[in-house]
Amino acid sequence: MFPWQSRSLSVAFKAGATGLVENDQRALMRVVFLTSSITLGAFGVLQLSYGRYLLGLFELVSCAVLLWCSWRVASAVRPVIWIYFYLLPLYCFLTYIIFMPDASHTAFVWVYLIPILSYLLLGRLAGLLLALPFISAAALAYLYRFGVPADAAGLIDLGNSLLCGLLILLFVHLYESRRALAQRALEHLAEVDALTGVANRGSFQRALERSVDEAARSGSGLVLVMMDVDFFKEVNDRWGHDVGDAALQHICACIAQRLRRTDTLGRLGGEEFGILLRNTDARAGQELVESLRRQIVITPLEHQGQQILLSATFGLAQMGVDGVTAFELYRCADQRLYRGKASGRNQLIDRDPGFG
Ligand SMILES: Nc1nc2c(ncn2[C@@H]2O[C@H](COP(=O)(O)OP(=O)(O)OP(=O)(O)O)[C@@H](O)[C@H]2O)c(=O)[nH]1
Repeated sequence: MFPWQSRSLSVAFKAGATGLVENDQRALMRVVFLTSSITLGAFGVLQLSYGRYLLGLFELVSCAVLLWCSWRVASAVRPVIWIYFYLLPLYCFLTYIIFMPDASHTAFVWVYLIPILSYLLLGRLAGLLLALPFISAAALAYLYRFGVPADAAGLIDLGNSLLCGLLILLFVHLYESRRALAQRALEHLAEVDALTGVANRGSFQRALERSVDEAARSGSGLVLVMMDVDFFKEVNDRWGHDVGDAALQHICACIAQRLRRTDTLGRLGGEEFGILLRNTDARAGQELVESLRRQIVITPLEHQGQQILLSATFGLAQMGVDGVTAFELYRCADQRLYRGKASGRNQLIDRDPGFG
């Protein structure tokens, strides 16, 4: 991991919770609602045909409610609430059927669904916290209902049931931990420029659009800076592509050292970079960029005992003054950057000609 990585990705990189993201949760809940509805409907009909009218009616009503839920969950604002509303009564019911006097001896196998559904829908921690008490309660209910067997065959049956439940819990836990790690690594790769470790073009653009919206809502200052390394082709031609790569990493490290946690540095392509300065006005932005420019000049890249001098040109645009949309800011900063290139390089352009 590069030293500046966590800073520059403070906005773009979202680590933390495991489990499926919201859209996947909705899709999965839809399937879960539908399959539960069909299962309960079938059981409801069976209960009625055995003359268990109360239970049969309850199951048929639940079947209808779940069918409605499968239709509505696609537009749910917070699907996680729907998940708890579904799982809690379901788990209570699954535990309760072990107690039911005339329930089948094998009804307890439904309890094995508890860890699978919990981890799939809620992720590792919340899934474990929800599954553990219900699995423990179901094991106690089983022992209460059937007692501890006195003979070897009964003990083997009990051992099989308990061990199978424990192993399912363990495997699901391991699987979800691995899956969450892999997902986080993928998310990270999708957000980061592989060479420099700063935000890549896509995540920088998203950060810019979010910041413009936030600044428009709150009225806080926002500055967009575009930067292009000067004569970079010469660095490559003279020292080789690897040294050119090292120069880009070096410049990113120089810049990121001076940025705040709320700022974002992104590589837009080749040797062009964008810097987002939040809660900043043009004056403070101009001072910071001047110090970045000087820092790059006075910190040459060391290579095999030689110093490779570097410099960069900057264009700056301020939200509200130079544009009010991400596109306007980008276009303004980009035009100023290229004016800086055309008029000598190694400088910051923060206004249009004729404005002081
Ligand atoms: N080492 C390395 N070089 C790159 C990378 N991406 C782009 N380049 C090189 O960057 C150079 C950019 O050259 P130009 O567009 O002419 O820009 P310049 O030489 O910096 O000239 P000015 O921008 O006008 O100052 C090209 O030689 C590209 O091959 C990269 O990831 N690593």
